[in-house]
Amino acid sequence: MKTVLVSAVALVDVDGRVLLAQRPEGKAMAGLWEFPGGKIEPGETPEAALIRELEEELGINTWASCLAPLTFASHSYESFHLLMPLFICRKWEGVPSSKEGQTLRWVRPQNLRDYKMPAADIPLIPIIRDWI
Ligand SMILES: Nc1nc2c([nH]c(=O)n2[C@H]2C[C@H](O)[C@@H](COP(=O)(O)OP(=O)(O)OP(=O)(O)O)O2)c(=O)[nH]1
Ligand SMILES: [Mg+2]
Repeated sequence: MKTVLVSAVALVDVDGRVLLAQRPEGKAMAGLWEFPGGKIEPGETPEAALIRELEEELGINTWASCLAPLTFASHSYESFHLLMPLFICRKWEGVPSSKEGQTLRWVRPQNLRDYKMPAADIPLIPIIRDWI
């Protein structure tokens, strides 16, 4: 099975809330809440992919030096295996806004389990609760 590399981030605001984005209609896993990010392109580092995706999806800028490794997801979906490093980021430029039709929500770590997330993300929730 094909392994798909996706880079994602827990953006944490000054109140300790995490940004979730709801996948828009028409995309795979529409309606589920996810961490912002996207597929790593050939030749791209995970950090560069994330910086690019954050600009495309949220209109914000950040830097590799502001991305710290938090954990990762490794999960077999029916048609591919997802390997997804999850970074944590507390410093960026601009105000996150929806550039691709996603609904955005700042969520307290204790409330993350109220949001239906992709299967790969479920094991990440307690890690975020414990470390943020
Ligand atoms: N961004 C993100 N993707 C996730 C998470 N959990 C999870 O299973 N995924 C899956 C969903 C997709 O199959 C894949 C990410 O694909 P994507 O559609 O966001 O990729 P992309 O931003 O590059 O968008 P596109 O150009 O391919 O449409 O990873 C998550 O928390 N965040
Ligand atoms: Mg994406």
